[in-house]
Amino acid sequence: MNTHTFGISSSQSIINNWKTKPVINPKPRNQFQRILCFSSVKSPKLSDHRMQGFEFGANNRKRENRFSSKSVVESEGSSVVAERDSYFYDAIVIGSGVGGLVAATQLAVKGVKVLVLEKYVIPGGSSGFYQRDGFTFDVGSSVMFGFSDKSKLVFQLCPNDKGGYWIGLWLMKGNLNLITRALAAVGCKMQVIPDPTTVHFHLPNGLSVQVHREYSEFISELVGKFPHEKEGILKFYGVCWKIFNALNSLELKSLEEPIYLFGQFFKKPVECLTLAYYLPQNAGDIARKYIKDPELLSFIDAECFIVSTVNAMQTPMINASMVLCDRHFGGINYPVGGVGEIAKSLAKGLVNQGSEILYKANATSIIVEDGKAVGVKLSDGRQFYAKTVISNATRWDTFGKLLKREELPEEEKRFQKAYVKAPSFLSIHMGVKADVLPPYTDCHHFVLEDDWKNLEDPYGSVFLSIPTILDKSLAPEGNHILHIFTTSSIEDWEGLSRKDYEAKKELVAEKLINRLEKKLFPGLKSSIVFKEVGTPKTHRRYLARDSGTYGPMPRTIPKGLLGMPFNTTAINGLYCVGDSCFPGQGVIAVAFSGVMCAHRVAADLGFEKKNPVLDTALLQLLGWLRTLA
Ligand SMILES: NC(=O)c1ccc[n+]([C@@H]2O[C@H](COP(=O)([O-])OP(=O)(O)OC[C@H]3O[C@@H](n4cnc5c(N)ncnc54)[C@H](O)[C@@H]3O)[C@@H](O)[C@H]2O)c1
Ligand SMILES: CC(C)=CCC/C(C)=C/C=C/C(C)=C/C=C/C(C)=C/C=C/C=C(C)/C=C/C=C(C)/C=C/C=C(\C)CCC=C(C)C
Repeated sequence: MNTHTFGISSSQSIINNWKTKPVINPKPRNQFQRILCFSSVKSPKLSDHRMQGFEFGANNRKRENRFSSKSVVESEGSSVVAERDSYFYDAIVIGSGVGGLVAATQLAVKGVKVLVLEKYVIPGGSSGFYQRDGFTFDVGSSVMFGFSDKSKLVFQLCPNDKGGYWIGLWLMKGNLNLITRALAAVGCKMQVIPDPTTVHFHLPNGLSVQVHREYSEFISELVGKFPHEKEGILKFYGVCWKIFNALNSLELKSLEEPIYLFGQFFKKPVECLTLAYYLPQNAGDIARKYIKDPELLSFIDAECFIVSTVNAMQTPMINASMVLCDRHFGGINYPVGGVGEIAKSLAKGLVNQGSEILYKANATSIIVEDGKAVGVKLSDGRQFYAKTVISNATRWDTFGKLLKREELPEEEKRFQKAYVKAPSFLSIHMGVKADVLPPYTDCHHFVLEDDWKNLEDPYGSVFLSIPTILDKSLAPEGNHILHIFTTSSIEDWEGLSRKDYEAKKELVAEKLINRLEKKLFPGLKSSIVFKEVGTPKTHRRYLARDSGTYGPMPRTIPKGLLGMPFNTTAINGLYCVGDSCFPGQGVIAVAFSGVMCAHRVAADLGFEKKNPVLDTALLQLLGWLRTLA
């Protein structure tokens, strides 16, 4: 085997080798062979690795993790010549959602040897795709933040402390285009299509608001609907810009790594103090400082709900600012070929960096020895070992299923006390005849027809994405894709017979389609050429997310982002990445979580600077801060 060929094929060929030339009851003579014996042998101990020359730390950065061995494996009564490559990784990532892939690629470019284990047949998780009858459907959201590639001259009216304004004008390059950056890190650049309107809101009392790409156009439209609240609107969105600009100016790395964090405070004290000030605050409180009109406050709730599945009072101000400004700063950009292309490119980039991804690899447990995570066991019995394990599964899946422990660590108990699983989605992927859409239809819509009270209720509001407005190549000629989704809980779909389940899917889908037919597209029903309905059970099954959840949702009013856990966990060597880590749900949010996780793991592996004394102090401080949330 060519030792320079990595990737799915190389991993799979090893596994196939084992299938075709089984070693009977192997008694490995040395550690390298033990690692090879995937399932039936005891896992390696750290002390053993050291004895074999596996030194951890900066001095060992360039050493090869892959060992070729031609050796005689002796077993009772038989000896078999085994020519195999032995593997031992720096990091194993469970799951190839954007969170997992960004963590993996960021590590790989630092020279870390990574293995990604993905349960499904393609990468991406919620940001994956599937194809049917010539249509390419995005599994989840089609609204991509953090996907721009340009500097911008920013001109803003900002409120000052004395109730007046100051005018800001500056050229910003920005660090928040995290998806673009993650791709660039592994040498990928994708063609994107700018979306002129982030979302078109269709709200109670006939309130219709288009969120234009240009900030000034959006503000004029909103002020046009609420002229008496002009000042409040400018002040609220002005605070959002203040936070966004602070975020955008920082180099974004792990907030759990003290050398970086203190360095940022030293270089950008005002920006860091701004972020520290807003970290425990929520968007609803800030909005109420400046805005009094209840309908406008409900609009701000809807603005937050579409990205956090909760109202503004429960949405951290930093997260709200991030999305409410990035859509005007870098703008929303759609990748040519569909959202799935992002994960495909990252996975390809990962392999090009010499790391690996293995599909149909369903992790069933994280192997812990002497209190340290040392490997992962798959449902087919294979075992893989590494110095660190990163879980891109949700924290509920990681601590409830992958770790076979009776007692939840205190930190996780606190997390589960503060956050509950957000509901899942009922989603309809449809192909329709193109002529059912009126000219100039926007790509994304949010519909809540009658009563603001229904905003957060299951099936209350409807999300609609029509990605073919931007990229026609996703559907056969003369057709469009409609992705309709609404919040729905798993409890609603359990305990039904197959027949009742199918009937309920049809019924719920029909109601949603009727609503859109009435509100937006007359004749919608008769224009359908393809329809597939997914429930929370579908999300659970294909995305391996407990209850099909969309991510964590605060149980009560949170202290902004203060209570969100970062990437380290109570288990030595185990890290989490994805939407149940800081800063939460969203593709760009999980990309940031991936960047943070990779930085912390790289420091722990000796690929980045680290100071153990400061580490302990900062991790304790952050743990204590979370107890205040
Ligand atoms: N309908 C939607 O719009 C929708 C739904 C859900 C999530 N999302 C978005 O995606 C974000 C989540 O991204 P993420 O990176 O955190 O996670 P993700 O759910 O996208 O990816 C996790 C990946 O891990 C894999 N996985 C999970 N358990 C595994 C196991 N035991 N063994 C092997 N593989 C396993 C899954 O197959 C999946 O590919 C959310 O915050 C949200 O914004 C969107
Ligand atoms: C550490 C301490 C304590 C302190 C210090 C201070 C500081 C320095 C701080 C800092 C901080 C930071 C850096 C932070 C960061 C953050 C971030 C980046 C965030 C982000 C976020 C994001 C988000 C949230 C996003 C989201 C999104 C989403 C979810 C989306 C979605 C979408 C959808 C669903 C679609 C819709 C559709 C329709 C309408 C159709």
